[in-house]
Amino acid sequence: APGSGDRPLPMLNAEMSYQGPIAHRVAFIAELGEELSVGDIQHLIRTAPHRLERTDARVLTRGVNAGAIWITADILNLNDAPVTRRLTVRTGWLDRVDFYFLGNGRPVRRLAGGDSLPVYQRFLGKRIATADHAFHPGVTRLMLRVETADPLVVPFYFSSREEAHEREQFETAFHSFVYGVMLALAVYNLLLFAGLRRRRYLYYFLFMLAFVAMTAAYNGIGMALFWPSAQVWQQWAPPLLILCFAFTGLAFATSFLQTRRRRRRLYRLTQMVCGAYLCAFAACYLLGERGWAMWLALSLAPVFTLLMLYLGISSWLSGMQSARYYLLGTVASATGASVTALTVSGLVGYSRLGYYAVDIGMVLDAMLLALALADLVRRTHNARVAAERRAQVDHLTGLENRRGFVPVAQSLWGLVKRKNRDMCVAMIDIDHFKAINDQFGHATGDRVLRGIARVLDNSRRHGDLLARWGGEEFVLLLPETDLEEACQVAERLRQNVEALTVREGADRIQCTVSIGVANRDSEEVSLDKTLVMADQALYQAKMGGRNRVCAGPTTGTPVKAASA
Ligand SMILES: Nc1nc2c(ncn2[C@@H]2O[C@H](COP(=O)(O)OP(=O)(O)OP(=O)(O)O)[C@@H](O)[C@H]2O)c(=O)[nH]1
Repeated sequence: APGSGDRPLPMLNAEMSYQGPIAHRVAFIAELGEELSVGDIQHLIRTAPHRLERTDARVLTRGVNAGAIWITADILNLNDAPVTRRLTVRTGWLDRVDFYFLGNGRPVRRLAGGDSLPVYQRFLGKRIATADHAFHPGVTRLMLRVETADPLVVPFYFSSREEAHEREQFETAFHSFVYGVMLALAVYNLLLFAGLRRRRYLYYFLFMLAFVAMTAAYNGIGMALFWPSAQVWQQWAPPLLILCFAFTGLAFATSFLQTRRRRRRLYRLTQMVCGAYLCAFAACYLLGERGWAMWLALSLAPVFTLLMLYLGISSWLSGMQSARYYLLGTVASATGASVTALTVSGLVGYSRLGYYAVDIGMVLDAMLLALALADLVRRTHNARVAAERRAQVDHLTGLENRRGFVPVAQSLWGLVKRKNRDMCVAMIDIDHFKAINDQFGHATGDRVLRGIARVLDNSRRHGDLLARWGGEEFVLLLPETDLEEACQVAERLRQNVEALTVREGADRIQCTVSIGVANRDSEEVSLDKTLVMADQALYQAKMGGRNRVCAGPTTGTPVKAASA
């Protein structure tokens, strides 16, 4: 075996297709300063075996800007024929990934990958570093050098090509699903913005788009599909797009939760945090410090999560119901992101679910945020309908007011006119109401008004429309009723009001009303005209001594005079 007599390297079986990442089955050597060569690593294995490290974790993780690391193992093929295996490092953001294969202690092959190379220069032109190698009988030494300014996370797989292919298909299907959901929701909200001109839909669109762009940048899909030879952009895109994701998320949150109006200082704080991060990122860019930029972007993650949660909780506590969906969504994405962070940092055992938890959390978040927007629209709509209804009701008596009365009366009028039926209107006015106000005060006047309204409401026939016309005046619409019948109804109303007594301390207040009734007496007469006629009849009732019912000006005579 090569390097016999040295401390032996871990041995992999070339015929095995290892399940999952295999950091725990290989050894590694960290570059401490200068870049090392294959020869240097061979030398270190022979002369400084203490530099060889091992781990129990399945995924090797070294944090951000950790420099370069070498992974090494001997691969034994006991067969007589070569065995082909596919080696992959499934992190899309690593700058350089170089595979070296050594036979008899000498390099026989080198394959390059990593996102500092244009896609077409990489072996197999894939988004992640991939190498196929035919392992000849005997021992082949593998050396794999990984270098990045981004988080050094190395999920290294050694498997058959079929299994690697199956994994790739799963990843493609998964990414298609996640991006499909996100982009569909994004476009839908862009259309809502185009139609409704509410900024929160635009921010939602940008937030989803930033998520897609950010993940496409760091998992290498963006470069593989859209910018295959833009290496400089690929190096700076992940930290920049992480910041964009956080900024658009906060813009959506503050717009949706109306933070600017409800919590001005919190809004200012959010703006300041974003401004500070943007300046710091610009400084990193000008200094060419990509590692710092990545640190900066990652340090925003907990700040972002806390701010998003705080914005949601404070809005919810201050009574904003739609904030519930928002909070659930934020908890889902924050949980997903934390699980993924714990998984890639090796703190919890590696699993597919753990690795993709951030995407699953974001899909849930996107759907819950869409629900939150819908809920907000529903609540706003209900509030407007309730306000419109309130504007049509008289708050003192609970009867319809003029605004509520007119549209209903107009449509009834049209109906009756088409059928050529009778329709009467009665105007009802309290007699000497001013005197009651003057003697007992306005509050008692209000009680009397309410009492009379209640009596009128209880005395009207089902189907007749009663409203407070204004002041101490009421109007009653009587569909399909001729003048004589209407006067009988009005007379009953008059008598019932006369029988009413309102107590005020030791006093008993009694009131009367005068009523003018008019009929739609020809084809052309409008509702307004009939109201005027009823008003004229009312005037006659007042002139005639009050507490009586008068029919329209066509006759001008009281139908039934009260016994005064
Ligand atoms: N308490 C109370 N008084 C009201 C309200 N709306 C109008 N009024 C009073 O109703 C009185 C109406 O007075 P007038 O128009 O002189 O009529 P009147 O005293 O009823 O006399 P006649 O109609 O001629 O019988 C005024 O004093 C108004 O202030 C109300 O909502 N509450």
